[in-house]
Amino acid sequence: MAIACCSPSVRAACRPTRSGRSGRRSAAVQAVAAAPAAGAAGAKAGEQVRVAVLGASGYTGEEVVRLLALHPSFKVTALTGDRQAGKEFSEVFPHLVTATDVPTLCKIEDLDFGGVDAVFCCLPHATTQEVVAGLPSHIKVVDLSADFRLRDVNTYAEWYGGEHKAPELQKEVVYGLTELHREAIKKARVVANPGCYPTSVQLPLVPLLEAGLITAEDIIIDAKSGVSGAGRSAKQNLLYSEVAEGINAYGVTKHRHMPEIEQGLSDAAGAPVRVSFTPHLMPMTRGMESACYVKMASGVTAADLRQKLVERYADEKFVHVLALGAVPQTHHVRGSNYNLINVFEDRIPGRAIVLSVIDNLVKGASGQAIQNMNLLWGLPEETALLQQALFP
Ligand SMILES: NC(=O)C1=CN([C@@H]2O[C@H](COP(=O)(O)OP(=O)(O)OC[C@H]3O[C@@H](n4cnc5c(N)ncnc54)[C@H](OP(=O)(O)O)[C@@H]3O)[C@@H](O)[C@H]2O)C=CC1
Ligand SMILES: CC(=O)N[C@@H](CCC(=O)OP(=O)(O)O)C(=O)O
Repeated sequence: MAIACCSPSVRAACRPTRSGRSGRRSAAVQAVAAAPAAGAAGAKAGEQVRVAVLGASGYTGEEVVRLLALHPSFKVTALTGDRQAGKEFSEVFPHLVTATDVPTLCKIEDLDFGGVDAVFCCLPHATTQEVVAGLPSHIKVVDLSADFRLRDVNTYAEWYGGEHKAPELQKEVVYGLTELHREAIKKARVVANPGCYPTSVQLPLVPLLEAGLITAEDIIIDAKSGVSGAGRSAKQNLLYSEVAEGINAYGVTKHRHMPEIEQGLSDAAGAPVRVSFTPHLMPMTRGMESACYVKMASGVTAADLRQKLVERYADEKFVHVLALGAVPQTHHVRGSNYNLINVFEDRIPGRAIVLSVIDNLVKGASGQAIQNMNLLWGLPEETALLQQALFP
């Protein structure tokens, strides 16, 4: 995608705003109207999908724009913010030096969705259901929030503390853990992008449960996340003085990713699965590790688990089982869309330890969202996503 293009069309999707700074309409509007829009069924050669990023002033929104800089078919034509609305994107994110000519951040209500084909919705959970339900039906959506991930709206209400505001739309939304739900995603219009912890846990454990190699009982997940997982807004528990040089467990016994993890693992096991899950905030910016302690079925060894995962992901671009004995580290996936896994025999007979790492902002959020959006438009799912990790 030519983010650095000088075409005024990139500003065109915002209507004039009350602030006056964002949404310059004028000749730009005609430019967008005249630009070849992507076809309904998928992106065709020479056509560009016009993309709006809602919540572009946050971490995952920024990461979508950063990654789309290398996308040949998706063109960012609208960006929204809330407190940052009215500002130039380059003012909010000066590091994106080639993104100086993307649109000014505007408010969602000032956006003209007539000029938009696709939406990455990077808003906080509980703000998203009404926004997505209100979008014109020609728009394909990947929602990065948790608002559409739980099939049962009562479970949503229980864990997110509020009634679901779009129960009808919920019925048609596809849960988008790409490697596990690819065929359904291809046919979807709205995809619920998984949470970062659920991505890191389900990728290794779902194939093992499906094959009956591990038991549905007694799954313990000890997970760690970088601080960017909590987003960009200021919170006391995210102050440097409270995060640096320490490790903080949080959401103990009640983290809202538990029902999402259990939904996916129960589907895989064909029976209800309950997990012990404790996330920890780590003194690092990005990265996530989930150490999963599992009980193996009778006669199964850790080598069997590892072999199953090697076979299951042999043709996958982004999920890799490391060489025997190699320990996946968050540094191995930093800035990349990869998930690295390995399996170890536990000292306790009959048990195994499954380690899984991702970058919470890429495979755990924006990278997987682009993977899904590529599928929605019939594009190779790895488009713009094959960057290797930054190491160290
Ligand atoms: N961070 C991560 O690792 C992951 C995050 N997610 C999910 O992705 C979504 C975005 O997360 P993240 O980018 O980290 O969050 P941030 O807090 O960094 O960004 C939130 C964005 O939403 C905007 N916003 C906030 N409130 C409103 C509102 N009421 N109306 C309109 N816009 C609003 C903000 O605008 P402004 O800043 O201008 O006020 C900002 O652009 C969340 O649902 C999160 O749970 C999913 C997986 C991983
Ligand atoms: C460190 C940190 O605070 N992480 C977030 C998870 C971010 C994420 O993936 O999940 P959602 O999309 O469901 O917000 C949390 O624990 O709530």
